Amino acid sequence: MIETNNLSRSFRAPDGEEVIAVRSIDLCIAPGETVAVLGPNGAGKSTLMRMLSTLLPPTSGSAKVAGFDVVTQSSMVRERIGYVGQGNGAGHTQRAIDEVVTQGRIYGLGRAAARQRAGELLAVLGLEQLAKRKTQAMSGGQRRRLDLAIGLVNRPPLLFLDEPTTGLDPQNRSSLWDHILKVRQEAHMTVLFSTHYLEEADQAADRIIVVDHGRVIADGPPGVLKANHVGERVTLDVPSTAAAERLRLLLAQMRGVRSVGASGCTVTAQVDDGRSAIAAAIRLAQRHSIDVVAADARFPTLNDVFLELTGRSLRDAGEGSPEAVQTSGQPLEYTQ
Ligand SMILES: Nc1ncnc2c1ncn2[C@@H]1O[C@H](COP(=O)(O)OP(=O)(O)OP(=O)(O)O)[C@@H](O)[C@H]1O
Repeated sequence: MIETNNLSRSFRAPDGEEVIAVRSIDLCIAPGETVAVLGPNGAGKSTLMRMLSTLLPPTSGSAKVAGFDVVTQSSMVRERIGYVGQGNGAGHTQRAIDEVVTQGRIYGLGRAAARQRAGELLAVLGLEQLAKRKTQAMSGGQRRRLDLAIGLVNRPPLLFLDEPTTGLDPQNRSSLWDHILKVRQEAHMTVLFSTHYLEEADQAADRIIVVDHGRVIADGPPGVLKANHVGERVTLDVPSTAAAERLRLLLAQMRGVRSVGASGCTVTAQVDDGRSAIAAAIRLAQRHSIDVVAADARFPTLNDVFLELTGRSLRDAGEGSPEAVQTSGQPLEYTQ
């Protein structure tokens, strides 16, 4: 469905400096996949999606979308894609139904067909009751659903969603995803979306592409990324720093341990399989007369994958805020 070859895009900044937003990306996305593009601010996610949806020409390299070249056959591509940008309903001034009808007419539907399609989409997206409401009088979540309706008018086999849930509260994020996943399943669509919420990517995507500094630095199903880049983590507390150091040396020799470190009275090991490693580690400690006062196995999150891949610490921007308490989908913010 999407194939890119050395796809690149640079910009000339106002000070004359060249900004390389996307660097030589080679991608292959099969029909039916739901793929999340993750990365910090400025990583190149939007630029990549805008090139694939023909909104921005590449500086070099090429891309085929739905079998057509994004530059030389852009109109064929546009007929086959839906694109929901970061606009959050901006620019809509008409009533909800009229916005969708207008889009249908742009795609060449007759008046009656456009009205019928608009009615169907508003119903599917739970906006039926708001059909006659002007978009300015709709909530953020409702406007995002309207954006989605507009993006789906032409029954696209491929849907691009650029940060579809940014700015929504957790409840609206979850509701929007329910709608996206429902239409994806019913229409057997391929979906490529970017997000700053790791949990969304974890739950909705079959595959995750991590972009940093314009390059793809990891690509795979969420479970595979976690297993390959982080592994599971076992933490053991012992009574003294001397005991922790002894245990660290023992664990370093244990099968299935990828790396191990000690800090104070705590020993932490990255392992292939946390469940079996925790039992084996406790037995090993007992054989060497080291008391284990507490033990814990932790499964990796996409947060851990980011830390491992970028080497940068990741800070939850909303830490302590009500939103951070209500959801574990955390906005990303990097600190060097
Ligand atoms: N029109 C432009 N002119 C100059 N630089 C640009 C332009 N568009 C993007 N860039 C630069 O290209 C880089 C990638 O930007 P892009 O918007 O693709 O990142 P992103 O990963 O989508 O970021 P965000 O998560 O903040 O939306 C950034 O350094 C950005 O400043």
